[in-house]
Amino acid sequence: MENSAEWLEWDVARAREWLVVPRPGDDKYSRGVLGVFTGSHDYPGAAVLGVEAAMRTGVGMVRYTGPSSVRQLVLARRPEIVGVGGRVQAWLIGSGMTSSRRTLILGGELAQATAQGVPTVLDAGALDLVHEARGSVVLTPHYRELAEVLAETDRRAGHAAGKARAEHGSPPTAAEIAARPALWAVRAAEQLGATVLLKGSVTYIAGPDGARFTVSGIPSWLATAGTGDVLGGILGALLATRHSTIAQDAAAIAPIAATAVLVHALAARRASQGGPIVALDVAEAVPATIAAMLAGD
Ligand SMILES: NC(=O)C1=CN([C@@H]2O[C@H](COP(=O)(O)OP(=O)(O)OC[C@H]3O[C@@H](n4cnc5c(N)ncnc54)[C@H](OP(=O)(O)O)[C@@H]3O)[C@@H](O)[C@H]2O)[C@@H](O)CC1
Ligand SMILES: Nc1ncnc2c1ncn2[C@@H]1O[C@H](COP(=O)(O)OP(=O)(O)O)[C@@H](O)[C@H]1O
Repeated sequence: MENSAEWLEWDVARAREWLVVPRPGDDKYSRGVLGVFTGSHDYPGAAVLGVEAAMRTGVGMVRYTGPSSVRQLVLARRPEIVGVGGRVQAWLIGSGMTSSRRTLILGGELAQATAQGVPTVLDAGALDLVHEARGSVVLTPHYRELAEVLAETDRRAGHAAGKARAEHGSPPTAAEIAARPALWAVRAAEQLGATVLLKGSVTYIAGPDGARFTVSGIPSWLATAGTGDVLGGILGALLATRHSTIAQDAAAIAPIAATAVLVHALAARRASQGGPIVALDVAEAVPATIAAMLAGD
């Protein structure tokens, strides 16, 4: 690992401080509402998985405002969701979307969501919206996706007088990111001014403010379709429940992101018990995982 002294391995004791337990005075709004804009005609399942995971993480409400055909599937699995827009405390955007088709279908509505200034998770087909988003952003790329984001960033900035090229060199390939994930997570966070959660068997969380966290020991059974969509839901829910902390100090974003990765990894371990899992198993294991974390197990 690059500069391993700078990286703090996240653990249950630290994560527990970022989990919010509802109090007697709470209601669904005070607990936090997550807006979710995910899924597409081609990838509706990603929306179902992310919403399931968010609700299992313990958020006050999920407002799902993605494509209406996808909304029917999400509702069939989770009738608790609210399918109309309204105030939210955090956004999860982009899982199950592709940037090329996204603009045709959803451009205006997405722009509105990213402009609201609440903490926002940008995943998969919305990663490039980091250039337009207001407020605190967490990007959740895998290696290929980070290579694409950095290439797009380079195109934009490089055309503005070659400044980014001079400062950062040519954008990396996915193979180069895989070879040095710690380095590229940090560079991306600095270059994009966002928290970068770079997924992999070791997941790196780098904040633009210098935060550096790792989560290791993630079960490799997680290398199966849709588990990244589940992670997005967990993260979105934790951001919504911690919205007032983030409003006071945006540095809270990185530890919350690390907590989401740890919850995801521990839920995978609980669901797996050493055997294969599917993404929905991970989402379903989240409540017992959080209970065990709160109990100090
Ligand atoms: N249930 C759902 O709704 C799910 C929805 N999902 C959603 O899907 C969207 C796309 O996300 P992603 O990460 O899968 O795609 P992406 O980064 O474009 O990588 C494509 C690369 O993979 C490669 N490749 C393809 N097949 C290969 C093979 N057999 N063996 C080897 N390589 C293979 C391919 O290479 P090529 O075939 O071009 O050589 C290309 O390089 C995203 O929105 C996500 O949220 C997922 O979460 C899954 C569950
Ligand atoms: N070999 C592995 N070992 C442990 N965890 C992995 C491994 N490969 C992938 N993961 C984890 O699985 C998830 C996959 O996410 P992602 O690549 O976005 O897939 P998808 O788009 O299918 O949801 C991430 O949380 C990643 O950290």
